[in-house]
This record gives sequence, C-alpha cells and structure tokens, in this order.
Amino acid sequence: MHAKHEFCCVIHFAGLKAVGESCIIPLTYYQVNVCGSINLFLVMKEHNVKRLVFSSSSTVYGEPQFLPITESHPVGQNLLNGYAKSKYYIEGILQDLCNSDKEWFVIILRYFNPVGAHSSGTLGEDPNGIPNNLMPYVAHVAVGNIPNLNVFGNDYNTIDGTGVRDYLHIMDLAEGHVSALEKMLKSNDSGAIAINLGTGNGYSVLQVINMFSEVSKRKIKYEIVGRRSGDCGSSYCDASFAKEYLGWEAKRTLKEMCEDTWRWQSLYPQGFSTKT
Ligand SMILES: O=c1ccn([C@@H]2O[C@H](COP(=O)(O)OP(=O)(O)O[C@H]3O[C@H](CO)[C@H](O)[C@H](O)[C@H]3O)[C@@H](O)[C@H]2O)c(=O)[nH]1
Repeated sequence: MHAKHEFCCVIHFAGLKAVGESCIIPLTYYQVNVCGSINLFLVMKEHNVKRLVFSSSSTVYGEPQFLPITESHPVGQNLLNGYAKSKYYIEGILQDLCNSDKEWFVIILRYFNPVGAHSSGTLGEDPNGIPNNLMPYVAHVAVGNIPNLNVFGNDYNTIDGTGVRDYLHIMDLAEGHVSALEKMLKSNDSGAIAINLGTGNGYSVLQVINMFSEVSKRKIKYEIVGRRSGDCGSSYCDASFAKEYLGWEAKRTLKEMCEDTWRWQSLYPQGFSTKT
C-alpha cells in the first residue's frame, strides 16, 4: 500500500477487543495487538510516515484510583486481562519510539465505552455470537433474539448499585478521530500524547436499560446476577483535555445512543446477515 500511495498519517484501529476472550487466548491477543502494531510501526518508519492516531482504551487505567479519570491517572497497574495489557504495552512502545526519534507525533486515544450506530440505521455493531458488551446485549433482548439480560452485580457503590460507565456515541468517537487527524496535519507538536475520549458522564446499567426500554417501547427482561470478574464499579472520564487540545467534545446523549442502536437493531435484527 505504501508503495502505491502516499500517506501523511495513519489511524491504527485494528486489533482484538473482547476482554473475556483475552483471558482465554492471551497469546493471540499479544500476537495480533502487540506484534501487529510493531509490524505497522516498522512499515511506517520504513516509508518515513511518522504521524499516528492510535486506538487505545480506558482499560489501561485499571481499577480507577480516582474519578473522574484524567490522563494523568496511573496506567498499567492491576490490569486484569490480556486486552488491557496489550493496549498498555503498545502505548509504552509508542512512548519509546517517540523518545528515540523526535519526528514522531502520536495521538493515543483512550476510548471509554463506545456504543450506538450510524443515525441512518444502516451501519451498526454486529457481534459474533452472544454479545459481550451491555448495549448490543440490551438491543438483542429488545428485538427478541435473547430472552433476558444478566445484570452483573447490584452491590457496587453507585447510584443504584449497578456498574457505571462513560458511554460514548460511536459518531462522536469517529469525529474525535477526525479532530485528531486535523490536529496532526496543522500542528508542529511531536511525542506521544494520550487523550481520553468520553462524555465525562457516567450511567448505570439500570439507567441504560430504562432508557433503551423507553426509546424502543419494549420491555427489557433482566435478572440481577453476581459481579462479572474483572469489572470495576464506576469508570468515567474527565473529558476536558480533549476539548482543550483537539477542540473536540462529545455532543450526543445517552438517549441518542439508545435510539440509534435501536434503529439499527430493529431494521437489522440479525445484523448484516438480515435478509432485506
Ligand atoms: O451482559 C452484560 C454486559 C455488561 N454488563 C455491565 O455493563 C457495564 C458495561 O459493560 P461492557 O461490557 O459494555 O463494557 P466494559 O466497561 O466492561 O468494557 C468495555 O469498555 C472498556 C473500557 O472501559 C474497554 O474498551 C472494553 O473493550 C469494552 O468491552 C458493566 O458494568 C458490566 O458489568 C451487564 O450487566 N451485563
């Protein structure tokens, strides 16, 4: 690709991302995420392309030590799964790379919980098999593919005892990348800069279920079960650095996240394999 086209920046989205799976096949996670990234950085270096936007994850913060989570929160401590470690290792590799060569400029985007779909309803999340994450699971229950949702724990120190996360509309996330690219093209900065991408607001599992039920007009059957291993009670970010540095902030509400997810799921109950 580099031989045929000229590139000025690369966005590195590729990788495996299921937390549970990374505990079962850690070597595959390190091979795909870490080795795959190193291969990409080597090719970029060979072709003298030294500007990169990297998809990292808020999981690098581990169990939050304070909230909201700022970019200066410690990273790499008590990471509970191979997925989080793979992102943390890649961030470290990028720091080393930038220290070794001052021409590199890397924006590390630490995603909180991306959810939702394109507002047209034609592009959405289509997990393989049973979804791992809350929003697609709720959508599958609402559309009737799965009978009920397990809520993992209601004994956290949160508004209603269920886990709180910083859900971010996928279109806001996409726009965050555009802002990062624009920044790269017009700035003379260098080094590796980590930026939280989230709304700064936390919502509990029950708040998400209630909002989804309201917009879909469907009852979401759920059952409270024990905590899922590796989960923390609350995670939400301080999103102010993204605004200051990239001029980006999330605009879409939890209601829009649920509406757009529902539009996609109700139009395509079987995802991309739905017969139209
Ligand atoms: O069937 C489910 C699924 C999830 N939850 C709860 O819903 C909340 C959100 O869980 P998700 O699985 O949707 O999201 P996580 O916060 O666990 O993890 C996600 O967000 C992380 C960053 O915080 C990483 O990016 C990771 O890849 C991604 O899976 C948690 O409290 C979880 O316990 C349930 O109650 N039932």
